[in-house]
Amino acid sequence: MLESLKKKVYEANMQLPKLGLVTFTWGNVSGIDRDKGLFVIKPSGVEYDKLTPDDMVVVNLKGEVVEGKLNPSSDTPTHTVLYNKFPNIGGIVHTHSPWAVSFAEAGIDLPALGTTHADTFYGKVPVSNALTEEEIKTAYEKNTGDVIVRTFRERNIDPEAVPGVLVRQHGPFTWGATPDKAVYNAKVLEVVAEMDYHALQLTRDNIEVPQYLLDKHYYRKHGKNAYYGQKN
Ligand SMILES: O=C(CO)[C@@H](O)[C@H](O)COP(=O)(O)O
Repeated sequence: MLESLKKKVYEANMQLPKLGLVTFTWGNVSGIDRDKGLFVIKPSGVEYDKLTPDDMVVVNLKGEVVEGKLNPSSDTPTHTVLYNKFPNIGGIVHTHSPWAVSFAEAGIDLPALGTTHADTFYGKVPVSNALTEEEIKTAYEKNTGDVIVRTFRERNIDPEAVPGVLVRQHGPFTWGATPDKAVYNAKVLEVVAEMDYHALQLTRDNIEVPQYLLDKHYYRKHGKNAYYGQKN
């Protein structure tokens, strides 16, 4: 089932090592068929160079495996929450890309310091709220999804304008209209995180956030990639 989506999700997963976004088996990509209410995700712990489209696992919106000979990614509960709570997204990426993880571990939001950032993320990319010890012990991956959604709701951030988050002490999740868009946003996030690190170091953190980048007119003209509603 969903052979075409499995191929798309497989190809999106294979972009992660090509773009330098993952080490070993870290990270995963999923994509959803909204009409069927099913999504396809990378199997857990499989090396990218051994992955095939047939290895992809089909999961329903309750997070239950519908088809697949392998176990779904350990992050499947997080993907499940995001597909349920962010109704327009078509693809999700999780990586441990080092520059984005550095900001997640430092607990520092990624500020919009330049157009490279603002053309994809309309405003800062937030670090999520911290999971409580209980949330970590009981259902880490599902609670990660709930904490991401709660962070966006409490900070009044539109996930269509900021298609990504830095999960505190963990790493980035990005999303988009399609798995490919989610991968694009993951790569931009990593590139911008490296740029921001150097800009903040060069200015010893005394850097001005250009207000025009937070202007909706700029975003509407330039932020074409961020708005994941464009399915193509
Ligand atoms: O963050 C983690 C583990 O800490 C996971 O995201 C791994 O990076 C990938 O796990 P699988 O998708 O292979 O289960």
